[in-house]
Amino acid sequence: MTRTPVNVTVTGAAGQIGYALLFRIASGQLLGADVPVKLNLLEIPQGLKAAEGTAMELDDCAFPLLQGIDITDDPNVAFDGANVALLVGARPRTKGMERGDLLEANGGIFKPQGKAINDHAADDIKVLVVGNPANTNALIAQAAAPDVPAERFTAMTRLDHNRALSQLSKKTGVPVSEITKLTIWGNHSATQYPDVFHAEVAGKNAAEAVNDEQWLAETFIPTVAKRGAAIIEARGASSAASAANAAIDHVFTWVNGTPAGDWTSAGVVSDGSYGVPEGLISSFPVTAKDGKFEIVQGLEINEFSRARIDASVKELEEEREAVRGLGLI
Ligand SMILES: NC(=O)c1ccc[n+]([C@@H]2O[C@H](COP(=O)([O-])OP(=O)(O)OC[C@H]3O[C@@H](n4cnc5c(N)ncnc54)[C@H](O)[C@@H]3O)[C@@H](O)[C@H]2O)c1
Ligand SMILES: O=C(O)C[C@H](O)C(=O)O
Repeated sequence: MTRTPVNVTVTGAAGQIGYALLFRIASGQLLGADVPVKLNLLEIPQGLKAAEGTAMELDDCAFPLLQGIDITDDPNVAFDGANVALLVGARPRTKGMERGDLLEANGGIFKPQGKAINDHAADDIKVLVVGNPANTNALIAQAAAPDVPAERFTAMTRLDHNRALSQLSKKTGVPVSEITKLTIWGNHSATQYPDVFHAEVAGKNAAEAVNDEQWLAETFIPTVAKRGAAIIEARGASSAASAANAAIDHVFTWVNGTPAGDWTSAGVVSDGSYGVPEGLISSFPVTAKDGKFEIVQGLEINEFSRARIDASVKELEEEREAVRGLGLI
């Protein structure tokens, strides 16, 4: 193989999402079946041994596209020459921790990682933040990387998008492959707003096809928004394979584009569209073309949607104020 490999950096490589993610990257599902990859794994010192074990297993798969694996606990090394960075490692909320404590602990992770990306990554770096609180962690990393175009920092709401697709498919009996133009707005949190008003189910408007506003308000929206907590309750651990799958979908779409006539959802830097304050990293309907996400413009936002988008955006503004107060941005 002569093509230069794409450098993919994964943080939190020894965690449960890392374990579900790395084999899929190495097999070609992140970037394409003909794109060689080199993996750079970042862990904290306590995670290095487990990351080495995962690297041994990756070796044992003899993936034809995998051109090397480096493991380090130094962000400056991990992001050196990175073309794609998946920021998965984060500080989980533990008992007695307030939101401010969580933001502060994660600031200690995402600020130096943003700076390392700024100083060492390749010019075409694309960053996806998975670690929670994903939108605000992405904002912290982005603010620490003033030399990197802000739009290269994104936060993952594709898992929420996929969850919404699946719930709508179950309700309507139409396969997910025939559902388009669904949107997740706002924060990757319980305030997120899954919007079906512009979605199409087998070519018909989804809200009309469902024709049940009570189901939308009382079942669909809370089921999607609280799915993460429901998985934790059922599994005793947070979503891992589905989160890894969504990360693969997010980057594959970013690099390879959205299909004609459809869009997806991603947390991207707001340009002020739909009244979302500029600079916030908020989920929007987005298309991807030539390696760039673009916010879908001109959608009519009804009252039902407006209130819910505003509530989630308000939460993002509060998180931004909190990290500003902590000197993280
Ligand atoms: N955006 C989403 O849709 C979504 C979905 C699922 C999970 N998540 C979040 O993803 C994150 C990871 O989940 P997980 O289940 O893999 O957690 P995990 O605890 O299994 O793994 C996290 C890993 O990150 C490592 N880590 C911690 N700090 C690090 C640092 N500074 N640098 C490098 N590595 C570091 C830890 O050692 C650990 O191995 C969590 O914050 C979780 O809430 C987000
Ligand atoms: O909800 C969580 O805490 C985990 C994750 O963000 C998820 O959506 O599954």
